[in-house]
Amino acid sequence: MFNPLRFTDGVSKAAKHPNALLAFSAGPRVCIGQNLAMLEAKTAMTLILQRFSWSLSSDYKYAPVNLSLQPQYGLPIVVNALHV
Ligand code: HEM
Repeated sequence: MFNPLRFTDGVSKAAKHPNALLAFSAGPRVCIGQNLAMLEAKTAMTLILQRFSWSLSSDYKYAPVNLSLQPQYGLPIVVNALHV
């Protein structure tokens, strides 16, 4: 089962071996289609996400931390299908 929370501490900590989720490999045999595949994935995600409305949940607590202002208690959002 896909568990997105496994990536909470970064991709290198998401599996037992730090390189287990190196989807396109690395080094001299790295996938030459990586940029194309990532572009295609972003295009597909854009088409899917456009079919939903997104708003901040009332559970959200404003508490930015770290240099990148990461939300300390997450970013709960309310997602609704637009039926387009
Ligand atoms: C989600 C999509 C993709 C994934 C996860 C993926 C993953 C990989 C991985 C892991 C390798 C290394 C294999 C090895 O160690 O020998 C590889 C190699 C390669 N991939 Fe992909 N790939 C993807 C899409 C593509 C696309 C779209 C193309 C071309 C348009 C492509 C072309 C190649 C080629 C030609 C190699 C051989 C590179 C070499 O050995 O010099 N891949 N891919």
